[in-house]
Amino acid sequence: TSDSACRSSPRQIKQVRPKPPLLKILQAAGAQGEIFTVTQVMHFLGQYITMKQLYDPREQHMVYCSGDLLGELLGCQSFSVKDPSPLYAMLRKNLVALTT
Ligand SMILES: C[C@@H](c1ccc(Cl)cc1)n1cnc(-c2ccccc2)c1-c1c(C(=O)NCCN2CCN(C3CCCCC3)CC2)[nH]c2cc(Cl)ccc12
Repeated sequence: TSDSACRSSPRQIKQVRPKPPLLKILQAAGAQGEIFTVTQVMHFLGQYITMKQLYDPREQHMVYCSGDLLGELLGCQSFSVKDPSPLYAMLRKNLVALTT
């Protein structure tokens, strides 16, 4: 084992501040606070879809979000988790990157 641990400065994990409508969705899924990592945002969005049963029980990769705030944010009635492009477009518009 190397005796001198190299002390490089800890990598700053990218944090983001969701805009109000997205924050409302994350908080509905149990998120606390206002600053998250993108991984946490994805986790809470998954929780939100699951608890509101927006996915199709027969085809679980399909998410039907028309009539839900999520659908308004995404600007679509449904999407497949296999093609998350509408999701990334929504995140780009609704997440503010924290540079500090
Ligand atoms: C790989 C990952 C993913 C992650 C990001 C992307 Cl851009 C695509 C895909 N993923 C794969 N299926 C899902 C999924 C499917 C149906 C219902 C809920 C989630 C997810 C999503 C997760 C998640 O954090 N996934 C962890 C474990 N999931 C497995 C699926 N589980 C559900 C499957 C249907 C039955 C209920 C449980 C929930 C836990 N977060 C998401 C947020 C959104 Cl906006 C859309 C989809 C997901």
